[in-house]
Amino acid sequence: MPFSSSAREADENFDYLFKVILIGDSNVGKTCVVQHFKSGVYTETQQNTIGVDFTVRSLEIDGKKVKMQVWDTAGQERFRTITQSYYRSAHAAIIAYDLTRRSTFESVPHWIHEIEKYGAANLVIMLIGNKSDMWEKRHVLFEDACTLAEKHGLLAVLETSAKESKNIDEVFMLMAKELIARNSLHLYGEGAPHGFPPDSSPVLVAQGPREKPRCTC
Ligand SMILES: Nc1nc2c(ncn2[C@@H]2O[C@H](COP(=O)(O)OP(=O)(O)OP(=O)(O)O)[C@@H](O)[C@H]2O)c(=O)[nH]1
Repeated sequence: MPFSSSAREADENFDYLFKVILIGDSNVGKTCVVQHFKSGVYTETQQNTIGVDFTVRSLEIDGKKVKMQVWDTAGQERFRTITQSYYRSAHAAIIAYDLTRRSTFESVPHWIHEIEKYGAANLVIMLIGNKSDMWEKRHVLFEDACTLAEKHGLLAVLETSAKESKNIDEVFMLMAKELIARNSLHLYGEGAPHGFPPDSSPVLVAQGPREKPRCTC
């Protein structure tokens, strides 16, 4: 699937536009993560998402303006048909689980299967374990998440907390950098003027502080 780049939408200029779908079981904190990404604010009480919500935020990466369109999907089963229809045009998917509820982690293979079934073949997938502020109620080891991510060839795993502002921007920055790298290589192959040199590394992953666990697969 070709990515949109050097595109123009309304009166806003940007170098890249990436569509990212956020999926996972109900109540894992998807909406809080997206809201925090958008506004830097955490709101305790959230209604369950109905269908799909849409959020946009622009990032500045290496002098390029990167527009991230994030589709926050409903985790509830009854909205599955609606949410599935959004997979096809996404460039990337973030699967969220709640690290205090094991069942939400056990659902991750199901969500990967959904992506394989309904998404584009080259979708970039990242895993996030949300609610890391509730570490004393943890029911999913970070190592288990890394093993799962490695098994399925996911880009990375990050533990996040929308409540305590942990790793939220990092998730989207990491994803954006990966998408830029892949997109640039793709464009270079087509002779686009601002593609990276062919020998540049496609994945840029800086190691974060110890209290913000992440693994890259
Ligand atoms: N402790 C803690 N609670 C969180 C965090 N993120 C979300 N929550 C809480 O978890 C509950 C569910 O959050 P939502 O963001 O609505 O969950 P969701 O995954 O979007 O749920 P659906 O819309 O049903 O798919 C809410 O009560 C939030 O306040 C977090 O990082 N830490």
